[in-house]
This record gives sequence, structure tokens and C-alpha cells, in this order.
Amino acid sequence: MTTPGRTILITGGTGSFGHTVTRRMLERDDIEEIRILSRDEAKQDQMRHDLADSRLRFYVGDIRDYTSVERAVRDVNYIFHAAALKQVPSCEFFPMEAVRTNIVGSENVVRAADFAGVESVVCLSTDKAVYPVNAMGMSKAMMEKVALSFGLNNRSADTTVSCVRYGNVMYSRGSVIPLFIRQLKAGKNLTVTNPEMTRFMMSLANSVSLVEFAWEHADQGDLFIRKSPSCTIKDLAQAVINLFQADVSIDVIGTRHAEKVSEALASQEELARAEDMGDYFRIKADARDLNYGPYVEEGDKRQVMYDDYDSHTVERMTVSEVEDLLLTLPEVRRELDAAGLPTERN
Ligand SMILES: O=c1ccn([C@@H]2O[C@H](COP(=O)(O)OP(=O)(O)O[C@H]3O[C@H](CO)[C@H](O)[C@H](O)[C@H]3O)[C@@H](O)[C@H]2O)c(=O)[nH]1
Repeated sequence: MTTPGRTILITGGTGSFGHTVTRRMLERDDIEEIRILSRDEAKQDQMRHDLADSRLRFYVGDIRDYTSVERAVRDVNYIFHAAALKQVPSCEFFPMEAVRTNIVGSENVVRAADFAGVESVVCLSTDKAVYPVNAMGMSKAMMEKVALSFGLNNRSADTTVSCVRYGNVMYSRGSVIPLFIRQLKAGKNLTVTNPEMTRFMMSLANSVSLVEFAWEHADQGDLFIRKSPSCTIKDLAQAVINLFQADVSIDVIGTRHAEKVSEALASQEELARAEDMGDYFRIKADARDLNYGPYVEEGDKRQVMYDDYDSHTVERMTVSEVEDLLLTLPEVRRELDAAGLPTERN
């Protein structure tokens, strides 16, 4: 995987993930060019100035439009496919927009990669794609199907297509941790939807490592998850209050539209065919071909032995463990520092 002079394309590359993974790729001496394909020229301009590196190339385009993908993939070796509509509420109101970007757009990326002879495509998905209840999760579940069926239908393909599933990326744009910090800085109580709701917590650094792991280890049709701890939202809010030594409390506001009480990173059916790789699980594609009569009669006995990998049942962090995890986030440390508060444990 580490031949010099390689080119990588990151779709949706101007977001938090894109910035972090781009910085990581710029540190490597085997990557000669990093292309960013995204819609927003202003964000691209910002990133161009922030990173100021001649190995970066920016392509304005939309993955919904095959020709703009085709243009960006020429002579590319690897793709990290991060472009997506990710906000749960907006996808509820505009589900066909999620279909166009997350499903049709992803198919464009895979198809263009195949035609351009790209070696490896890693597609970013989410725990909300497992037993999905909202349009964002449903469209991501379909993206996974589109991506992972590529290998089933192209047994001799040179392009390896794999997926990774994230939990909640801590401090990502528009997410609950920066919201809590804004609230307490304004002297307001923290708004908790359902105190017992649980989520998998992943730092941005760990989510980038997950993509790199997939990139290095993927066989055709693999899906990777990173084993992640979870916490209740009440404990998350309490940990933020403790770290900021804030004199505010918690207001329970009730569950938002299309939210689940817990999320699953993998279903029991998937775990039954997963390979434990230490910090990660590799979930292999169901390699049966369409003519699977014998399997219908025989079934797969392994399934009954596993539970889902669910945020309610995996190892749950205590408030103080959540505080420790929050202290690893550069953004939280910066906020604490600005407020004259300790960034280390006593
Ligand atoms: O004022 C609020 C807002 C949210 N929450 C709770 O905090 C948790 C996290 O909420 P976020 O809005 O930060 O994240 P979501 O779980 O809704 O979804 C996020 O994580 C997904 C992955 O699971 C996708 O990445 C998605 O883009 C991103 O918004 C949820 O349990 C939510 O109910 C509150 O308690 N109070």
C-alpha cells in the first residue's frame, strides 16, 4: 500500500473529517497528491489557505453529477468517500435529497472508481445505518449495500470497495458537545433530550484511524467498525458541567424527531460473520451468490450466539471516564484553556 507517488481523493473533504485526514495524509511521504472534491468553493478556499500545501488540489463538483466525479478520479489510487448528507433532521424533511447524495452519489463514486482503475475506495457510513429508523440512516444503509454489492457483482474487479461505520464523532460540527459548551458559557442549563439515551463516542482522531485501518486491511466487500465505548447523554452532560466547573443544571427536553434510544454499530447477524481484529471488527461480505437455495434450507446457526453491538449493552463509561475522553479532544482543551480551567486531571 505504500508505493511512493500515490494520489488520494477525499470526497466531501472540507469537513472536520476531511481536514483531519488531509493533515494526516500530508505527513506521509508516499502520497504525492491529495484531491478534495466538494461543492463549496468558499470552504475549499479556506482549506487551501489553512493548509497551504502544493500537494493539495481542489475540485469543485457534486457527487450527484457523474461527470464531476469522473473528472476528479482520473489517475487516482485511493478514495476516501466522505461526502454525504449527515444531518438527521434535514434528511427527514428532504429524504430524496439524501437518496440523491448518499445513494446515487455513492454509486457514482464507486462506478467512476471502477472505470478509472482506482485501487481502493473506503466509504464512510454511520451506526444509524443499522436497523435504521430515519432517512439519513436508511440512505446510508443503502449506500453500504451499493458499495458492498460492487464486489459481489464484479468478482475480478481491480478496485476494492469497503465501508466503515462511525458512532458519534465527538465535537463534530453541529453536534451536542459544542452545543453543551455554548450553553454553559452563556450561563444556560444544558438541554438533554432523554437522559438514558446512549451513544457510541468516537474522537475524530479515532475515526480517521478507522478509515486508515480499512484502507490498509480491506478485502473486497469488507465493512469495519471500531470497538467504542458508549455513555448516556445525561453522563455526557454531567461530564461537560464538571470539566467547566459550571453552575448550571440539566433540563430534560424530550427526544427529537427520528431519534433512537440507542444505536448499534453492528447487528448480531453481522457479528456472527465478523472477525475480531483487536480494536476493530471486520465484517465480511455475505459471499453467497444469488443461487443460494442450500443456504435457505440450512440457515446459519452462528447467529444465535451473539447480541447486537449496541450502545446500551457495550461497556458504558462512567462520568469520570467521559471527562477523561473529553480531555483528549483538542477543541475541549482549547475551550478550557481559554476559560482558565485545568486541562489535565489532578
Ligand atoms: O440539545 C440536545 C441535542 C442532542 N442531544 C442528544 O445528544 C445525542 C447526540 O446528538 P447529536 O445531535 O450530537 O448527534 P446524533 O446522534 O443526532 O447524530 C450525529 O451522529 C451521527 C452518527 O451516529 C451522524 O454523524 C450525525 O451527522 C450526527 O449529527 C443524542 O442522543 C441527542 O438526543 C441532547 O441531549 N440535547
